[in-house]
Formats: sequence, structure tokens, C-alpha cells
Amino acid sequence: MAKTPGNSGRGQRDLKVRVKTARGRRSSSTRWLERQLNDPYVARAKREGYRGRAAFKLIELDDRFGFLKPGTRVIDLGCAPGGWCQVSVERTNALRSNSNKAQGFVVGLDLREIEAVPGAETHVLDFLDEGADVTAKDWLGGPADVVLSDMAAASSGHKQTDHLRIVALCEAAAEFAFDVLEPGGTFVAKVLAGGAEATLQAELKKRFEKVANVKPPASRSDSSEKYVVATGFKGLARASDD
Ligand SMILES: C[S@@+](CC[C@H](N)C(=O)[O-])C[C@H]1O[C@@H](n2cnc3c(N)ncnc32)[C@H](O)[C@@H]1O
Repeated sequence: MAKTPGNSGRGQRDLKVRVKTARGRRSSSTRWLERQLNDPYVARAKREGYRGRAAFKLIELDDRFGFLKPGTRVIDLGCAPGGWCQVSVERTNALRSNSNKAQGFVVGLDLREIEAVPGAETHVLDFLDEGADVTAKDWLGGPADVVLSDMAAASSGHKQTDHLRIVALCEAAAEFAFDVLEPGGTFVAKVLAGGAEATLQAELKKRFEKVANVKPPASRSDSSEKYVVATGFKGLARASDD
């Protein structure tokens, strides 16, 4: 039989790989859709006007640790699509909806542009850029009380690589927090459990009074993500004395 692209050994193999990949894609997107449809947090986010289910992770963390109060100044790293900014605005009174309470201030940064969040100031900025900490403090009008990071590096599909990337991102976010936080401030960041975060935990323990590792109920049980909540920033001078 003459070799054509359809029946040559290589052609057949290529086709099989393409079909297998397409099937894989279809089944993972179907699984994602099913998960979205069956997820009570997705429905609740829609009902309550939040931009995503991630909003409930911050709500649950703040219900437990109480770092967002009227008057609190927040920097939200990796803020798109804006759920954490929405929660921060509500809880810090950044819209000044209640004039008896102090007014907070929320600055959100992301690599991509987001639809405006009423009460928050959002900017397209890579927080890893030189001088991003100074720029963010300028936008906030001074140091922050709280630095939030729900950032995730784009998935490589390789669990250990993803873990190392997110730990590196989290370490950089912590460095950023050390530069912009007011003494007494709070740093909240997403990490993936997986073994490489010991250095980060040790550094945070030096710089903050308390460091907790938490998996809020809204975080999916099949995900290895967890959050570090570091409270009572000691300031740079005190941390180096310890
Ligand atoms: C999971 S989303 C955050 C969801 C957000 N907390 C919410 O409630 O809508 C993570 C975001 O981190 C952003 N990100 C990743 N690396 C970043 C960087 N170097 N600088 C700024 N944003 C970054 C991504 O663009 C992405 O939008």
C-alpha cells in the first residue's frame, strides 16, 4: 500500500497523539464545568455579586484572624478578577458607605487589567518590577497595614515545578511586604503544600509575632493550596535584632 499522510506510521502516530490530546482537553474542561456547576461557592459568589469563589477564602481567613477593619490600608497582589479587592473594600470601609467608621484604602495590582472595583484603586503592574514597592506605597499614600497575595504562577502541569514556582512567588511577595508594611501589619499569602516552603516559614517567623498556616473551607479539598497568615509585623529593625 502506498504511504499517504493518513496511513504512514508517523502520520498515524501524530493523529493518535492529536486525538488523545483533544480527548484529554475535552475531559478536563468537562470536569472543570461539572465542578463549577456543583460548587456551592460558585453559586454563592454569583448570588452575592463577587467576581469569583476566591472571595470566600479571604472572608473565611478574615473571619478567623480579623485583619481587615474599617480604616485598614490594603495592598492586594495579583488582584484579578477582583474578588479579594471587593471583600477588602467592604471590610475596610474603603467606599466610606458608613461615615461613622474610618475609611480604608485598597490598592490592587495585577499583570492584567481588571474591570474597576468600586472603592479600590487597581493598576496593571508586575510586583516583581524594580521599584514596585515604592510605587505601590505612593498609590496608597503611605505604608500598608495588610499585604494580600493570592498569586499563582501559570501552571506547568508538573506538580513539583509548580510548587517551587509558587514558593518563589510567595517569597518575593513576602520581601515586598517587608518593604511596605507598617509595624504591626499582616501578610496573607497563598502557598502550595509540598515541602519547599521551610525557608519562607522561617523568615516569616523572624519578621512577625505569629505565623499560621490555614486551609480555609472555601479552598478545594483536592487542591494542595493553603494560606500563610503572618500577623504582628515587627518592622525591619526589630526583626534583625532577633
Ligand atoms: C488566582 S488569581 C487571584 C484571584 C483574586 N484573589 C480574586 O479574588 O479575584 C492570581 C493572579 O495573580 C496574578 N499574578 C501572577 N504573577 C503576578 C505578578 N508577578 N505581578 C502581579 N500579578 C501577578 C495573575 O495575573 C492572576 O490574575
